[in-house]
Amino acid sequence: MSGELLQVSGLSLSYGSLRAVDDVSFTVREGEVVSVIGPNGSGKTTTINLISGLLAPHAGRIVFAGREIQGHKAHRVAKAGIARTFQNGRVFGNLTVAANVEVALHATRRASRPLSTWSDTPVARWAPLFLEAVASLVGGPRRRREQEEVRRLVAEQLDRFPDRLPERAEHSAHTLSYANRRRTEIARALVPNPRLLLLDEPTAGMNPAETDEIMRKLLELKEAGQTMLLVEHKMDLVNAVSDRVVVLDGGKLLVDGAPEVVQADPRVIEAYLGRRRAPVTDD
Ligand SMILES: Nc1ncnc2c1ncn2[C@@H]1O[C@H](COP(=O)(O)OP(=O)(O)OP(=O)(O)O)[C@@H](O)[C@H]1O
Repeated sequence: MSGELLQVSGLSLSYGSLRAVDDVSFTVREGEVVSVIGPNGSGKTTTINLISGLLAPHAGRIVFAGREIQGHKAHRVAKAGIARTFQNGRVFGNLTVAANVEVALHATRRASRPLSTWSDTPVARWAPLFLEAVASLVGGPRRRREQEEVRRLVAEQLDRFPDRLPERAEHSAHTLSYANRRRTEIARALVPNPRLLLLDEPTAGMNPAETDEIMRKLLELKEAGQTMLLVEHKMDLVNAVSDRVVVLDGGKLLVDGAPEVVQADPRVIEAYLGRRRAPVTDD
């Protein structure tokens, strides 16, 4: 059996006195699809934000491919092989669809950004940008080869949504429908060939036909061996794609198990019915 790709242990983050994520531990094995579910405000997005480096935990460890990554900045986490999509479908409105996808490759391309490692050094930050701009004007066979490779990789991802994205490759992203923005985001997350894909409610705001399409894409990805951590509310989708389900409630891990086991667990039913949080009207 394949090993653990992601190990989250004792993960915690508070907003003031609110424990948004409270001592959460779980693992994701290579090739596995794990869903994180839970009532609104239970800490799902915060967990994804902690893993992807958007937030730094107050306590706990995140080990990815054998290395601790908790507290690393998002670009370092991306470089390590973790890609993500956002709950509200973030695209750069002024860039084309193709450019939106291409953006995700820049962290991994050496020839076009040979000095990118300097970008963390405040004084040296602008020098690489200037030199890279000069290099892009001068060109060179290595750079041309790399540009062709980038175009091929971007086209390959747009082709994942053959009736939707290829014909819109040169359209500005602000002209896209909501569902096409979300498709673009998925293409962008996949283009660097991540070892772990984090999806935050990929079908939020989508109609049943669009939800079905995304479900088929996720099943295709799973079939191809893509490891995924998925935050999702739609239980049909969760049951169809997940090997395991992690349930959060009030920032704490409630249950971790197979989808059918989790769904029948009385603690999960209770959390969703919200009985514990119902106002107490009598003693
Ligand atoms: N920036 C913030 N400042 C203060 N509180 C926050 C912030 N972000 C989230 N929270 C709170 O932290 C808790 C967990 O939020 P989170 O968004 O992780 O939950 P969620 O399970 O993803 O919810 P939903 O299903 O509604 O997306 C909630 O009580 C939320 O109100």
